[in-house]
Amino acid sequence: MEVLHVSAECYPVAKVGGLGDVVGALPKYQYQAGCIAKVVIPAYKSRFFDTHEFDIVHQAGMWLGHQWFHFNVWKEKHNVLGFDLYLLDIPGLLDKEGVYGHYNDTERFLGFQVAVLDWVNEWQHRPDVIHCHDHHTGLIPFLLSYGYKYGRLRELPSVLTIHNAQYQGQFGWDRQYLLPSFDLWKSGMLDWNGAINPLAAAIKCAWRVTTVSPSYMEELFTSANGLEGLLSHERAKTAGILNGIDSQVWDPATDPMLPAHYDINTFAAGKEANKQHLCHEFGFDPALPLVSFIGRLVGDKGADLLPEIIGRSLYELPGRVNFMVLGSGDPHVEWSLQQTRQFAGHRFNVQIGYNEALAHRVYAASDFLLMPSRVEPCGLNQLYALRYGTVPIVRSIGGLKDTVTDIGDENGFGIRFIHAVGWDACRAIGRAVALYEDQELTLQDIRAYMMQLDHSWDAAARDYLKLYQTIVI
Ligand SMILES: Nc1ncnc2c1ncn2[C@@H]1O[C@H](COP(=O)(O)OP(=O)(O)O[C@H]2O[C@H](CO)[C@@H](O)[C@H](O)[C@H]2O)[C@@H](O)[C@H]1O
Repeated sequence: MEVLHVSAECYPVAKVGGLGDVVGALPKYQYQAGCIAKVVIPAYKSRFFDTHEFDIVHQAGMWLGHQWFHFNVWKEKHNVLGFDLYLLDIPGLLDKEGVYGHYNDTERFLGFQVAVLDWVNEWQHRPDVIHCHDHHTGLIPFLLSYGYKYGRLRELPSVLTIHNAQYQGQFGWDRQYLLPSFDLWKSGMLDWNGAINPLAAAIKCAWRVTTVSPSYMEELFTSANGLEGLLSHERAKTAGILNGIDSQVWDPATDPMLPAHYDINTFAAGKEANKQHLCHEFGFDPALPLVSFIGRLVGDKGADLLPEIIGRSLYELPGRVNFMVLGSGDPHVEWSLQQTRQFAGHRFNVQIGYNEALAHRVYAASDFLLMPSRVEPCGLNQLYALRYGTVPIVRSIGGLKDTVTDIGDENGFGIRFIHAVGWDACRAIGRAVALYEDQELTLQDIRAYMMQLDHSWDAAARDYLKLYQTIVI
């Protein structure tokens, strides 16, 4: 079995969020399960590209609308990531720093998809499956079926994984000229609500559609940012496969970013040492429970609720809890958090920005990890928290529901709340503080229990292989 993953992100080359983590780990586990897994992402300007050795394996040119672009495909020489990594370099289009947020993102990802298909079209053999991730690669299943120049690839099965259906990559029909010519009778396959919608097109054209947890799959049939009807219609080809984590990268016993290492037998002392270190750095009292949030500061993650949750908890639980936030996103949320910091003194600290090493240290040092998400397709943060002995406090939604059991239930190890509103999250934090203060022994038992849970990619890698087998001709 040979699969080609096409994605906008892949850790550690380019990561903005969870998509990068998944595409950096799943192929490695697929490789270990006996599948030839290849990954192609855009060659952004990155440290990884500059500091690793690559060979050019393909050079060609293509039209994107009226503009001609030259492109190169680079292959990483030493298989350092545990799978075959290809970077697609389009000088003048993709060779910029940063993954998203450029004025011409539509053209950039369109150019990427066309170049990937032009390249695959030239292979001596065909991969068995092409696996697309999110809307940035959503036009590929359509072009495989109806693009005139890809006739040779017509029978190539495609899989779409939806990591977040809120983002769909729509653009107007006035930019149809950017696409390579296709069977115009099939234009309807591209359309959703009068625009070209890459995510909708992929849901219509991919042979299988998956998302990253079973509960989120169910939620999508009733709430998918306008695509719920389409997903219900295509229900027969959908599946929810729960994400895993790369347990080699995320291992508190070996994590090079941590000041102190620990495992299931030494977590009490190990977590304490990490907490002392972080509390010293950010001015917290290490005797108090530390509740942290890590992530994109956007509405889907409930980040706009954080100032209220933190302010109210500090008022209701005076001198009994510390809060730490690491993230970036909506400027208004960033500003509100900075404001909250003004009056919260040394009980709250916020770091605006993206900092991978600090994120690892926060997972290890915190007692609790807060996720008040409005939408959470899977969520990786709670899985990292479990691995690092940090109790997740999560809203009962999507993948959070599938991975966190409340301490009130049998074998429970987390704290769940129902509503994405300040008071409900504060009540959950109250339960967390009570757990920390009154039942120190129980907290240690809970930590020991959750650290032994297996959330590695092994099971999901096998599930994806089974799914591929259903469509490989
Ligand atoms: N400021 C910061 N500094 C350092 N690290 C930061 C950071 N902000 C975020 N991160 C890291 O980025 C990752 C975020 O993972 P999520 O699962 O929350 O991703 P996201 O919502 O982007 O992805 C979508 O795709 C993933 C993968 O399928 C789904 O789990 C998820 O529900 C869905 O919304 C974690 O590794 C986290 O530590």
